Amino acid sequence: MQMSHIDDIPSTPGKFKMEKSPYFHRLRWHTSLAKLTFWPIVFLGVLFIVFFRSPSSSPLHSDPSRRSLRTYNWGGSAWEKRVRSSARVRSRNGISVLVTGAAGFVGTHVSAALKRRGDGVIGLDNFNDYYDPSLKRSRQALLERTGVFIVEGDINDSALLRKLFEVVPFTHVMHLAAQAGVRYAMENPSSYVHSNIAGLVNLLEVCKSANPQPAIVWASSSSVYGLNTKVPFSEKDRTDQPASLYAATKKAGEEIAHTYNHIYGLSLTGLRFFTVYGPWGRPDMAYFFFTKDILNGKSIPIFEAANHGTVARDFTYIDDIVKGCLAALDTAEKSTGSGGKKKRPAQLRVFNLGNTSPMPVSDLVSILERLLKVKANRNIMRLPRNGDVQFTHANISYAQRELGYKPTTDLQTGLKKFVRWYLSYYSNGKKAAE
Ligand SMILES: O=C(O)[C@H]1O[C@H](OP(=O)(O)OP(=O)(O)OC[C@H]2O[C@@H](n3ccc(=O)[nH]c3=O)[C@H](O)[C@@H]2O)[C@H](O)[C@@H](O)[C@@H]1O
Repeated sequence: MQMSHIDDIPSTPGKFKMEKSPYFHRLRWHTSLAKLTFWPIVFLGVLFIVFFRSPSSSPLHSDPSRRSLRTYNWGGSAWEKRVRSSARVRSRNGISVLVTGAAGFVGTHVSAALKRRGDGVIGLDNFNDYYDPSLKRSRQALLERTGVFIVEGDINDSALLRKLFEVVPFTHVMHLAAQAGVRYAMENPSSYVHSNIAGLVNLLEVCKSANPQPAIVWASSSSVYGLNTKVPFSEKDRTDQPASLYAATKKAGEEIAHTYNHIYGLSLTGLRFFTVYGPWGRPDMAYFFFTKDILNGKSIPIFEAANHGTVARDFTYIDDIVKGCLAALDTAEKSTGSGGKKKRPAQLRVFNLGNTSPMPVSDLVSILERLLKVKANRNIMRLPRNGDVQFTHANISYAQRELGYKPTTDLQTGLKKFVRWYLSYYSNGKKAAE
């Protein structure tokens, strides 16, 4: 079989075999080398222009493991002015908070709530395309109207983080930037390591060296309970059997938090969110794409466990989660280190933020059918082995005691608000749910 010239290139120089006289061979090698190097150089040039000159159009977006290659514009006096103004505390006893993942679902709601009560807020977000970035841009526009500036950048960028702490001595960090989604972890495992592990460590490194050190509240996940069968899930239960890489990275985050608390005196509070839903939500989540697919007459896959076992979630409404986040910030004690050294023990907490009322996924679909006035085309299928667990159920007594956390929104009420938002957001003519 004739081989193309590309196939002739030795994989390693040591494997290059001489067939004719050395002179003839060298000549051929030189001409083909010239040919072979020309196109790669052109290609690299084009790559450089596309990726580094116009990051917003970069196809690298679709490969989240390489998101760190994106460049973001930050810095300069106008930028610093915007950062300072957004971070200005406007109420007595207010706090100044760096919210990572501010263009995300929970991040947007928390940022808006903090700003409303007079706290200083700076958002940080890399606007990646894990899901429709235009939704993130709409959330950004919403926050801009309330006076919150979102800095575009990645939590893996230490220079940017250090700069932010140089401009604003943040009292608190609300760390919500993450690679979310349970099932996507099988498709793109490295994006979870990049954001949930490397990004977290990078952020904690900068926080531990900041002066003063901020108190940090961050998003863990109900998924850390994994294969735990003891219900309701209590913070004391075992969390060493994650069912997905996503859960494993969140669990790793909890252990990393322990280390930074132990060595550097960082005050750290992890919040285990239970399937948060509501207006401005995430399109990759079931309640969101079920709504879209029901409206489009598409069939929706509803998972069930073995022997027609019910799959259920402790769906928690966004406003309840926001209250829990703010209470966690308000009760966070100061970090105790300085100059990168711990002075005395610091606070380390983990709370469940759930609804304590698990609902079968099929009931969620029935509520959506009623609200949308459209019958769903149900495709009942066996829970795939891709990271999902059969049920979640939060014991929230610890959060109740320490944070005064008390969820008040049932699934019916919360979904009604979501559907109202969904219909108005996507019926504005220009947008279509992707
Ligand atoms: O609680 C959490 O910590 C997690 O909650 C959600 O994860 P999940 O509960 O899997 O949320 P969905 O993807 O919206 O799934 C909700 C339910 O619908 C079911 N489902 C999902 C997709 C589908 O096609 N069909 C289906 O029946 C799932 O099995 C699950 O029981 C979030 O996506 C995670 O980022 C978050 O960390």
